[in-house]
Amino acid sequence: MNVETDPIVSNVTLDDGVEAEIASYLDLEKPTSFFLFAGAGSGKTRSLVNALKHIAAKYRDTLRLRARHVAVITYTNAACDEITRRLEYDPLFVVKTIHSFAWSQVQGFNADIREWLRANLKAEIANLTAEEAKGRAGTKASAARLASIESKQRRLGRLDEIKTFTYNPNSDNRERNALNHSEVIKIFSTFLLEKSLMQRMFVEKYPFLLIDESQDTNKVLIDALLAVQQAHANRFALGLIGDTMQRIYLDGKEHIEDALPPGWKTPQKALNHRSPGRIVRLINKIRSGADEQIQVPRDDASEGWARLFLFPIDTPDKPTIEDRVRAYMAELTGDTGWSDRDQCKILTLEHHMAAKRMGFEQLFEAIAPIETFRTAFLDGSFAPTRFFTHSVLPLVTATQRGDKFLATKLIREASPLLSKDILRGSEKPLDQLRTAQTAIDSLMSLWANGEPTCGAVLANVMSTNLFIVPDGLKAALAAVSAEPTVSTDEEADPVGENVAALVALLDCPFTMIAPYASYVAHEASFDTHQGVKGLEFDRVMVLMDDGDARGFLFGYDKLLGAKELSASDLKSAQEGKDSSVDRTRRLFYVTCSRAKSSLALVAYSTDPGAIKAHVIQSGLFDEDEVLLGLPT
Ligand SMILES: Nc1ncnc2c1ncn2[C@@H]1O[C@H](COP(=O)(O)OP(=O)(O)OP(=O)(O)O)[C@@H](O)[C@H]1O
Repeated sequence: MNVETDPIVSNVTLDDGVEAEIASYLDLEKPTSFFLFAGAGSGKTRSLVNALKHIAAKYRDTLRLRARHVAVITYTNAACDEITRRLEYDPLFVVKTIHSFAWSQVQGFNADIREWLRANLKAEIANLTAEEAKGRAGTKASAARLASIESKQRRLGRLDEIKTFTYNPNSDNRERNALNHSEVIKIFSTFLLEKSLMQRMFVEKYPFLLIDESQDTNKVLIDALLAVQQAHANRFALGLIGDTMQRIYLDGKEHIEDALPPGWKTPQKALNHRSPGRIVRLINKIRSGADEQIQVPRDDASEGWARLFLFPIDTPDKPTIEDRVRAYMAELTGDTGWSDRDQCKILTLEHHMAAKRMGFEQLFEAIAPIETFRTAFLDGSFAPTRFFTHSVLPLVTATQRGDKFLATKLIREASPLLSKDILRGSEKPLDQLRTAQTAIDSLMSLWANGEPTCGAVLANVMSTNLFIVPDGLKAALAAVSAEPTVSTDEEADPVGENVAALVALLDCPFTMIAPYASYVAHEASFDTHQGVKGLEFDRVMVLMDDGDARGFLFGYDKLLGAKELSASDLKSAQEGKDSSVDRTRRLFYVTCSRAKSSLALVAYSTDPGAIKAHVIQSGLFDEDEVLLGLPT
């Protein structure tokens, strides 16, 4: 075979030119910022690694001479490890998650951090005080506000005692001098924008910054980085890698592609290396509702399978139906892997369904509707629920199992009753241990009369000081504990939605904490789009159940055509805002595009017939790919 003269017989090298294009932007003399537009399975990680290898090959010595580095921000620790490994642990690259990168840049600026916190706390207290002046004294809302003001004032009062601020991206940051996760991002973004010296030092240290999964990177930070890039366009290049169709977190920047400053390049990749032909056509069609990006499958890809199974919403025993769907898929595809649940990836489009099936629906309904809580609640980092999942639950479980050793270890690590300062200052450390044991006994006594509520657990822990309680929970408990006042006052000054949500959380039985904890730790038998970001699986089954979803956030029935769009959906569309249909489309795209060989979609709907007609008419599926029920 003559490589030079033979005609190209395959498309598998279609996107190879993109890597050279990106390499040309990564020029120290004339850096060019870019946003790599590329859909699912297009090999964005490979492009990222190749871009970095190019920089190392061309500029290693030049960069090293001036102690400069190349920064890479990834979404998860796992992605960080993977990229670092592929770069063979090259010290030229600083590969970090967003929080740890932000912290690495501001750590040590203690005086500046203190002033930022002081201003921030003062502003928050001023807001709460103004609200209090407008509200009614003695109400639950007032009790919650006063508790928040008190916590903030206490923190403000102690600021000057703190010499060194700390932060750990992977833990709860319970110490007094610790910053929380969102503070770290805000501080870094503010410093970048407002401190010109920091900006100059930053671009000097990192002439190139590449961000993976940029569609989900915190928008405050992206905006700050775009401003830095504009101010130093001839010395600094920002490379954003991502897929706008895979934006699943609400704090990511919407329409990032429209916000790119002048001079940016937008290289594109068209080949899908992951999925078979049928699935690439399906995800193209799903995507066509949002943008014009079209992918092509590799020439050597197989055709694969995609099937949609539709059942009535009130179908009894859904898990058995889903087992039968897998059996059907095994027969259809000849792939026995479908017969084994563990060899299939079962995804849900929305969390509500998982919450219902796993038994923490009430907890989900309390917190998830609140937009500012949702992301953290669903990834397990929300401080009020983390208090229950990471402080209380492990201790209760260990004690109930009779594992005294573990219980003591947990308390030593996390309880303020046994903090180093307390033990050092105590003349009789044994007394402290006794106090801690009494606090544990008091907590466990709550189970004597059946399962306690989260509120009862919280009140007990507050009274013994067994664990540090997050401020939000203190405010909620203050609201719950406030003596009832005149109802007209309560009506005139109701608690805000955040406090109301936390009050609803306190009403939940504590039994809901364990299944919720295992769900957010991805230990449950089903996973969601968030857990499978960036991953791929041979067989994917996607479960959709609007009856379980209650529709406050998702509406695949609308996406698939069983329901009309609501007035607010139409209004959002007109205003170019994200609607529930847009969100659902993206989740649908992320989940379907994980499949490497075959895909089974299972939907429970109030109107399976309408969905069937719609998906065929819209070209998502062919008639023989949609099954109303299972053949007997
Ligand atoms: N040039 C290539 N040749 C062959 N296989 C490739 C190539 N690029 C990527 N792949 C393979 O295609 C699959 C998808 O790649 P990767 O996960 O990097 O895509 P991605 O763009 O990050 O996808 P997503 O956004 O869906 O997570 C992987 O199995 C990867 O090994």
